[in-house]
Amino acid sequence: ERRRRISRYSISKKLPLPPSPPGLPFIGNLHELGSLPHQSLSLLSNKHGPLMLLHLGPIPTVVVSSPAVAQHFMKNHDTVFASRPSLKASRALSYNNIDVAFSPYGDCWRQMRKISMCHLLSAKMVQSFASVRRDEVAALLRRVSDNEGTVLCVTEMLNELVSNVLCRVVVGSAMGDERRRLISTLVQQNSIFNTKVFVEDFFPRLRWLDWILGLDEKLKRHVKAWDALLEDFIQDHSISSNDSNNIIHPSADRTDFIDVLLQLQKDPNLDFVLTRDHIKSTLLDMFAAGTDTSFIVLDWSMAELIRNPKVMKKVQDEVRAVAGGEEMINEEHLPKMSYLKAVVKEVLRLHPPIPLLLPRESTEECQIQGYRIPKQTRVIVNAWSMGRDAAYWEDPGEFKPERFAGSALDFKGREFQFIPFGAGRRICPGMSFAIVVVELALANLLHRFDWKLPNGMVIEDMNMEDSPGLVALRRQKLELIPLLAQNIH
Ligand code: HEM
Repeated sequence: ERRRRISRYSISKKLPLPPSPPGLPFIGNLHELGSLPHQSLSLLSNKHGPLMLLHLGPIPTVVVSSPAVAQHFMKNHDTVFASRPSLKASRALSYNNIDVAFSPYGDCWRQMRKISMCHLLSAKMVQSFASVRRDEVAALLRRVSDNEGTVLCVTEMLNELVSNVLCRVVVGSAMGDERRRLISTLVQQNSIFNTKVFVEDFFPRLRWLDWILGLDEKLKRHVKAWDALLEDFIQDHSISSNDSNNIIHPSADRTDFIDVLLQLQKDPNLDFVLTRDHIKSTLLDMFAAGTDTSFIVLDWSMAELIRNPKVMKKVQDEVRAVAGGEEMINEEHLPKMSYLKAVVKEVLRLHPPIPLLLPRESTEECQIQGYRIPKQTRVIVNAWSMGRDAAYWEDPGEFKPERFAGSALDFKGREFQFIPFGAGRRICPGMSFAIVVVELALANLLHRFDWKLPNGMVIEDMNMEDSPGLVALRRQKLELIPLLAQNIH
């Protein structure tokens, strides 16, 4: 066994490392990331290839930019690359990496992933929240109706919809505007913190610089605000569920995530200790991973449809035909809306909400396409770039949902040119949860209303650039005028 290990080691040592762009002393290639790393890295990989090695400070980081290479990392050698690096912001926000999204590959992750998949985001749970989605979409439609003919900030409205759904699913009840806004702000700040360059992540011995720059204090305050909020939720919840006088509990006919986690904590069959911190880290993950991502898909969908009036007409025709004069689209209508589904896929291809997915890290040395990938190499997969790869997509920059018509191509992690939810062991467990909210909301907004740009604005004025951060929201807020569709009363 020892001989075998030694010989494997010596063979791999002879292999070259992947090609690297030249770096600067000390900071290596850090300066190449820019404010929109998915775009800068895409340009860099055009020069250095789909498997390139960067040095972010002293940290070796492999950047994967083609579906063929991604398949090696996320399928053939998935176990080697199923871990996550421990970064300062995510560590602080995940109660020291004990959540699902940021924990290293190992027993803790396995347990937390099982809880998420089997108890929180299972098909049965997603189905059980159908009435929450229906109520919240109905409330959204009422709000739009009330503002018919006036300029409406669609971005804010969609953000509100998704965070209302998430709040009710996680906490079990609707939330006051102030709290909901606080959650939205915290979620948005998470995205910024998760891509902020902390000196400690690259030069641990210079961690005092983060303190001097005031970054430590900001992060501490942010984490404290989350913790206070989550503690409140858990405490309110324990009180209200023990209070027999509390007859009108909004979740009386459903269990919400806090319920499930508090029940599991007491379950004698659970083979590990589910602490308060595990619960808080899971709740934080659900808010953070669930809100921004789904609402970003809705926001880009509305923006692309406005820019592409023929697609808008076609999808409205489909939605209205399937609805058959009914006032509201329900979830049973959705399987019949194949063009709407193609629109959502096309949005996910061009605008994956997490364009670089979540970073991975290798737990062993590995050989890929003749290159040596050392242990503890960080891995960034550029899903944004792969969704626009001309070798896989015809007219990759064009918004053409037809490319998905009659095609089995899906986002479930099997076809590597299209992996907005990632792939392999760490694929997003919230995929079905997200898709049904997106499809239901979009179908209803298109069914009930026609949408126009505010007076004086033309399609060419729309800024289709991304904003910086872990998630890529459209830089410009979307403002539109809703008009009640003619045949709806
Ligand atoms: C359109 C919406 C969404 C998109 C595009 C998305 C995308 C992603 C991506 C790219 C990853 C990383 C996958 C990887 O490393 O291969 C991820 C992980 C994750 N997502 Fe989502 N997500 C969405 C919605 C949601 C929702 C609604 C939830 C829960 C309510 C959720 C919960 C998670 C969790 C817990 C992880 C971590 C999984 C792990 O590390 O094992 N996501 N998501």
